[in-house]
Amino acid sequence: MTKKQFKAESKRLLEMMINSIYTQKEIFLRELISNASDAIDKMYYKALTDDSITFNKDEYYIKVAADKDNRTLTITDTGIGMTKEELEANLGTIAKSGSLAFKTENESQDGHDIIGQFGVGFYSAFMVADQVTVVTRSIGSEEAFKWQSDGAEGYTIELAEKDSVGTIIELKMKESTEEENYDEFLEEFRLKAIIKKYSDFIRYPIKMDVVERSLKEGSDNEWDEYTEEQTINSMVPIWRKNKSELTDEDYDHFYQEKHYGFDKPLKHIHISVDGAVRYNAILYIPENIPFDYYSKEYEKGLELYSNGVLIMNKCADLLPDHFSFVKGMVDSEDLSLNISREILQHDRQLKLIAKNINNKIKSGLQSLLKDEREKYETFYNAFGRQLKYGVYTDFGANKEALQDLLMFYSSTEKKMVTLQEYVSRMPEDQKYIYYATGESNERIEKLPQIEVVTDKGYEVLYFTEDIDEFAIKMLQTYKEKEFRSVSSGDLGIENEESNENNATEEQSHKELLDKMKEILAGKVKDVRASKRLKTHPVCLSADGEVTIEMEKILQAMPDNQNIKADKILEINPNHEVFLSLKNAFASDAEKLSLYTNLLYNQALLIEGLPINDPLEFTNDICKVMV
Ligand SMILES: Nc1ncnc2c1ncn2[C@@H]1O[C@H](COP(=O)(O)OP(=O)(O)OP(=O)(O)O)[C@@H](O)[C@H]1O
Repeated sequence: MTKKQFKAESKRLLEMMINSIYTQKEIFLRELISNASDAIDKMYYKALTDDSITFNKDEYYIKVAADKDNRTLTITDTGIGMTKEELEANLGTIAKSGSLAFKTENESQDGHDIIGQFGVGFYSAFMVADQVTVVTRSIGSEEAFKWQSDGAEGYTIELAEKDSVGTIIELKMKESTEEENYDEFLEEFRLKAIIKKYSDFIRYPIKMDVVERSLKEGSDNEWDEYTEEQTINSMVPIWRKNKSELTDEDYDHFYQEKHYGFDKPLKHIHISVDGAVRYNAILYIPENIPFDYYSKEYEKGLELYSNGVLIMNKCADLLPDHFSFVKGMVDSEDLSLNISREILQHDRQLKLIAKNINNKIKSGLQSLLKDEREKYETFYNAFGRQLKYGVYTDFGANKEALQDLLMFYSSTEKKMVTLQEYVSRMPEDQKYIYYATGESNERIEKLPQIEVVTDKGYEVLYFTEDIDEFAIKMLQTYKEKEFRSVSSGDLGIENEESNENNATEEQSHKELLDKMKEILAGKVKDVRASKRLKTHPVCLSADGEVTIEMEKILQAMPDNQNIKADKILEINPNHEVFLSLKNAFASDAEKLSLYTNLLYNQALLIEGLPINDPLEFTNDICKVMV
């Protein structure tokens, strides 16, 4: 028996391979099982063209068996096997893939796509084993051969005994060290978990002898242990099944089984695409928000399978940020994998899939909104904020796509409404889409500024989340209607007559208002006679781009740059208080100053802004009382 040497480059490659290609040792099992599955697929192909071979599916399986005493793990398959030449070519030359060659010769048919392509997966066995022995007998051959290697030193090939066609791969597991535990790969539960994780949808049964317990006859606490051969993998992935075969329960069950969430999903989207890039996907809109969803710890992404084999647990590139709540998986035969199957080599196909998925999620949400409103509102309660972030970020690149998914509470409907619903109800004379901002619906309802709009019978949308106004500023318009805050200077409501009235009124009060402005120097940009106040004496509004609500949000940010709104104190000239102001202006400068400060602080309170000096404010109230 002669010992043959790996070629020098191969030796380096093997070392590199063992130590650096894979980040997780457990994938060796995925690689060996994929090889076994490829070997069975090749039998299937052969049977298509060779009448002497019948492919009886029941005879084809993969078996995984651990022997703790001898520290061996064996993977047996009833696939096509290898001749001596093939052993030499495929396992003696690193990066030579018999499978790739087979694939090129036999163009893929009816989805039986072979997994191997790089010719390195087999060697991942050396990450966990000191020695690997392959006993194999090829179809059509009477002889069997044994290939053996203890890693970088080379390999031997000799004649061997084997009754049936197929391959047995035996790994002599490494001894555990302080840093590395190899014993775990001999444990039944661990092997089952690895098979389930990566190879659950291999088309052939992956069997294991599993120890089960049953109650001894006539006893209620004594157990009999027995060994039973069980199939560990599910084989047919649910996503390859026909939608019409599947029930809602099947989809819910898959969601739970995959631990996508503890809730019951609100909706599933099952996609099968057979176009420029072929893929299957099952996506879910969850009902509940994950506890870490709005934190940095939350990782978005979909499970990514290549031809039924798990490649990535969370492929972030498949989901845009605004749909980061979506759970599920994608399986494609068309991905260009890199050598470790951990990252993708080219992302062209992935980009195509991601784009397609983005559209499907959007239309899925639209149909939920249209057909199952209550469910959509549950979804929106949990994840609506993310959609609004989506409108705002990337300079509004996605605003058109997302605007019809937005909802806000309506002053007239007393429930959440879409922008489309709002606009469809707008009376002809209404110029703008009105909104009001505040901490809660109850608080917004009481804002003095809102009165003039609601009195006119117009609907007002309530913005209670920080992001709302930013998102709307990014949208600018919806169906050519501009958004307008009820606090804005021009509400587009007053008729010309009242505008004229206001102008004369403004003029007649000019001296008083100027004086008040002087008293509030540095605090407000201007003091004006209000056009919008009806029953309330005072309110604050903002001039320019930064609104009062925005000021609050910007001030609360860690890198706050002290951006402030240009505040206008509006006084209701028809309120009794105005008369008191006029009288004070005429006779008592100190009183005017007292009243002006009081009104200013009241306006701050109404807006939910902090008062600079609460003590002075309460003292001022006392002064009025005594
Ligand atoms: N169980 C097996 N039965 C038959 N042939 C096998 C078996 N395992 C490996 N081979 C042969 O050895 C070759 C090399 O296997 P290896 O796992 O290194 O690479 P691969 O599967 O071709 O590609 P990849 O690196 O993408 O997994 C395979 O292409 C196949 O021809």
